[in-house]
Amino acid sequence: MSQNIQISTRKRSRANMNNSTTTGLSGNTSANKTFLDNFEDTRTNKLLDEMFARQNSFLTDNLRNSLDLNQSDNPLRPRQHQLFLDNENAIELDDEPRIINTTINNNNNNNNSSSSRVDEDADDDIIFIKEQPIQFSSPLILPSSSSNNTGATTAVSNNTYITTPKKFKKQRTISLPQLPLSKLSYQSNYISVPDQSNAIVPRVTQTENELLHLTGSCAKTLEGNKAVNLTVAHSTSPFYNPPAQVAPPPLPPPPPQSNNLKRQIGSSLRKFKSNGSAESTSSNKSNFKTDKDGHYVYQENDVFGSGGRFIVKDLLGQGTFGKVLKCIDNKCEPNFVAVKVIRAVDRYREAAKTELRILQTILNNDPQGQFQCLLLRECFDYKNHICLVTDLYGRSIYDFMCSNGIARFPGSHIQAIARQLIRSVCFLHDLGIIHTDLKPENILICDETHISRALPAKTVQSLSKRRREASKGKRKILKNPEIKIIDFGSAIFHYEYHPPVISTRHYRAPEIVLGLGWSFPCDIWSIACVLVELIIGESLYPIHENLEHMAMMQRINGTPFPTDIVDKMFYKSKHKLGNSPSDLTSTVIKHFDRKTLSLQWPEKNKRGDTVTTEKSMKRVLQSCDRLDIYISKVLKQDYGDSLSINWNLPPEKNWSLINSKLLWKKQVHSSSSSATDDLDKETFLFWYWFIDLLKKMFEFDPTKRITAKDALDHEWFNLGILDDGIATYNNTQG
Ligand SMILES: Nc1ncnc2c1ncn2[C@@H]1O[C@H](COP(=O)(O)OP(=O)(O)OP(=O)(O)O)[C@@H](O)[C@H]1O
Repeated sequence: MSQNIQISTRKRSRANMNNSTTTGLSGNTSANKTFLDNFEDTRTNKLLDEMFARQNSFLTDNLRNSLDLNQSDNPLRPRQHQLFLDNENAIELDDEPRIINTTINNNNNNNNSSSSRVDEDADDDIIFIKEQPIQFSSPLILPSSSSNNTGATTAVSNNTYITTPKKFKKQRTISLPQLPLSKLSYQSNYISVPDQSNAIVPRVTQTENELLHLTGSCAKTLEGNKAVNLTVAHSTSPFYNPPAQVAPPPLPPPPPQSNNLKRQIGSSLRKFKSNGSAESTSSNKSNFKTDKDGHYVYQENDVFGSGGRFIVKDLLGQGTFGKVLKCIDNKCEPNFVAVKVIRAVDRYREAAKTELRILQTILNNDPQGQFQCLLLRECFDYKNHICLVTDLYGRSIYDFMCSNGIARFPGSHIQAIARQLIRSVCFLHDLGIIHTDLKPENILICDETHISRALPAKTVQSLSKRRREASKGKRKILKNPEIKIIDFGSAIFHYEYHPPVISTRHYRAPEIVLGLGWSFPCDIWSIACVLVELIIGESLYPIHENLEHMAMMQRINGTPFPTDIVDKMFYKSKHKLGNSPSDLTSTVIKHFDRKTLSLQWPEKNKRGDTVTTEKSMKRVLQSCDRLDIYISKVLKQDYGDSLSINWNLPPEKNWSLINSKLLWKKQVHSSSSSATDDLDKETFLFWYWFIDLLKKMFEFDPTKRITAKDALDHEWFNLGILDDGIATYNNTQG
């Protein structure tokens, strides 16, 4: 990746941007244009000007409100008289609001460790201030929100849920580019409570110019100044099928689509509830067969559904709950859909009803599919099989990785996928939904279009036979890493019965393994596992049993389990609190010392001999490492040996150590032709903050683990990277 980067000395200034007269952003950029040039076009400037104006007015209003709110008798008084920034910095409020136009020194070749110092004189970068709506605390709030003209949301209901402190987030323009998907914003000014509210509250959608400044500019160019066209992400469902009109169009004109569809699904649900087998009038020609386990027997060109509406074309997937089929829908355009045919077994039919309720809640709250969740288009009952009709997407991330010569994703794609996943889960959590089974298999790629690059023969030889054949010796890079989350079959509302064990083993959070009880934070742990998988190209926890899993968790976190949660585990088990996994004592509790509360690994028998197998020891001690060290090892393949990230060091300190190594290497190699590491501070910071976010997501104690909402505000999402993912984004040349 990094070999493709050339360093240019151009420096971006605001003045440059405003004087630019180049042509449209979305058009083809000429071969010798830089990122900077792309950014300097008239349309961009116009939109940026508008954005400045809007932000200025936002800021003015918000600051005014903020000051009002600071009156001591105001119940909505914010905590501090400050603008809150992401991390360490907080800007004191002036009386007069203003756009803060200041500089962050981002000179890549700057060896001075104080290079992130704010410098008033230079004009290299701008800090944007943007209003961040405050998330309400409880997902169970009735819809009585209103927006005032400052954009600040207030609501009064049984529970007052928004205190609207004027929280601002630092959003500076980035020196390295980001994919627009990495900047999708999240607005939580909606509410819908299942079974209590039928209202669909319109959600604020993101406009093009809100995303525009986030597409990035860069002081560098890709090799050969390859054109990079970062268009705006819309993130709506790409294959939106309007719901079919089952009956002839009624008069007067039908209500809006989403209401229409909701009613359709609602009535299907009622039917399931009433008799459990409300079979549609099916076509006599159907060959549709069910085996003894209640599974539909797949046959190409089978016809099913009312009036022979669906023609089966392919088997997309098979799970415990049934089969997912690619079908032609004779009543919709474009007419390919995915139909999940649930097993004709009462247990699975019941489970499907829970899935339906979850899907319906998602649909009610996101009818446009902006939040990366699978949208239910229709559902019906056919020969005792509940059928869920959804949009058709591409392969799962897991399948894509398996068929790729290099399974790892570029950093820009990891960031874009992370943003979408966390945002989507934030949306689900606000609705009170816990997914519980987030894993690469349940994340689908919207559009599989990609470019392929032949790998060097040496790399191809090192691949496993299966991967070599599947990849044909090529590395694939997606043009657009937009994703959708699927499989809500195990998802539950937070107030419902929680089974003791959830999640696929590799993505299972420690509180589930320790039988402590679980809630929203378990999804965050699973996402962290997925993100690490995207960068290392394989599962972080390739384990099958509890002891090795726990030993590996400690190894990866670099710390033992906190004693208070181990203590809690003993207490819960002693007092039989909650419903614990049936094997908790034999596979978990017995491995902890009751006095020291520490995990006894490697395992020893009564005589003191180690009984943990050599293979297991190797898996824990050799194959993995503390996460920052482990990821650094992988990154070294792209950036050279100097990239050692240490999450215990502050970023500046960490960078100055790396930088001295880089300088030393340069001196040593100055007379020879051998290559030195290709690493700059911004690239380092991108990975440093990525690892920092992971650390917070891998917090052992679920009550201290970062929430989805806070994760969206993490510093990493302000940083960009120049890599193959950026170069490939929407690249039509292939
Ligand atoms: N809308 C879709 N578009 C394309 N493929 C899909 C779609 N929905 C599901 N699939 C494919 O079908 C597979 C199984 O789907 P899903 O996970 O919903 O079923 P499941 O029975 O719950 O599976 P499991 O038991 O593994 O959890 C997915 O991994 C995916 O490959």
